[in-house]
Amino acid sequence: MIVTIDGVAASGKSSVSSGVARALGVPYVSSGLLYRAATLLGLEAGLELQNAPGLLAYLQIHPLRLEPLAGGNRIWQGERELTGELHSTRVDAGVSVVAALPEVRAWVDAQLRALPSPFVAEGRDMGTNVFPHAGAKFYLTASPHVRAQRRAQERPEDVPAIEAALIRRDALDRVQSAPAPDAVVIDTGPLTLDGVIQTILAQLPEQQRSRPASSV
Ligand SMILES: Nc1ncnc2c1ncn2[C@@H]1O[C@H](COP(=O)(O)OP(=O)(O)O)[C@@H](O)[C@H]1O
Ligand SMILES: Nc1ccn([C@@H]2O[C@H](COP(=O)(O)OP(=O)(O)O)[C@@H](O)[C@H]2O)c(=O)n1
Repeated sequence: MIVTIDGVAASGKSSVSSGVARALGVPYVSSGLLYRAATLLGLEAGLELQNAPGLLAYLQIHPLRLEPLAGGNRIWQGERELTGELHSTRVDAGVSVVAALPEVRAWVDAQLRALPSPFVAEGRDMGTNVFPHAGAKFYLTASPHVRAQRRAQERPEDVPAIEAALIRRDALDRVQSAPAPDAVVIDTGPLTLDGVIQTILAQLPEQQRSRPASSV
C-alpha cells in the first residue's frame, strides 16, 4: 500500500512520514528532495532556473539517485551525496521556480512512480497527481508562524525572515499544493510530532498498522 502525506512547507511532512514509515516497517519517499537536488545542480551549473531544456539535459548527463529509507532519505549524483546541501536558504529560495516547470515535474513523477511499493510518499502532489490511487492520504497544515518557529531551529535566519520566506514559497507552490479531496487534513500546530504520527497511524486500515517494523 502507498500512504501519501502532503502539506505546506515545514508543516512536518518529512518528520511525520519518517515516523509513520518506521512504525509500518516501510521506507518513506521525499519528493521534495528531487526538486531540491535539481535546483542545487542548476545553481551550481550556472543555469537560469527557468531553463527547463538546459536543466533536463544536465540531469540526463548527471542522473540523480534517490535512496528512500524509513529513517531519512539520501540523494546521490554518482558518488557524490547531495543530501546535506539541499536545505540551504539558497535552495529554499530557488526551488519553487524549478518545481513550476512541467518538464521537471514529469521527470520527478517518473522517478517516483518507478519505486517499488509499499512506502509512505511525502510532498505536495503525492495524493492528487502522482499516486491518486494511494490507500490512505493525509495533508498537513500549521500556521506560518508555528512553522517558522519550528524551522528556526534548522536555519540561521530569525523567525520573521523565515516566516516571510515560507509565505512566499507557499504562494509559489499553491498550484501543486491543494489537498486531495479524499485526504484527511491535520492541523499539526497544536500537536506534538508523535501526536501527528499516532493520529495518522490510528486512521490506517488495521492490516497496515499491524505490519511488523523492519530495519529499513
Ligand atoms: N507536530 C510537531 N510539533 C513540533 N515540531 C514539529 C512537529 N512536526 C514537525 N516538527 C519539527 O518542525 C521542523 C520541520 O519539520 P519537517 O518534517 O522538516 O517539515 P516539512 O517536511 O513539512 O518541511 C522539524 O524540526 C520538525 O522536527
Ligand atoms: N511533490 C512536491 C514536492 C516538493 N515540491 C517543491 O519542492 C520544494 C521543496 O519541497 P520540500 O518538501 O523539500 O520542502 P519543505 O516543505 O520541506 O520546506 C517545495 O517548496 C515545492 O516547490 C513540489 O512542487 N512538489
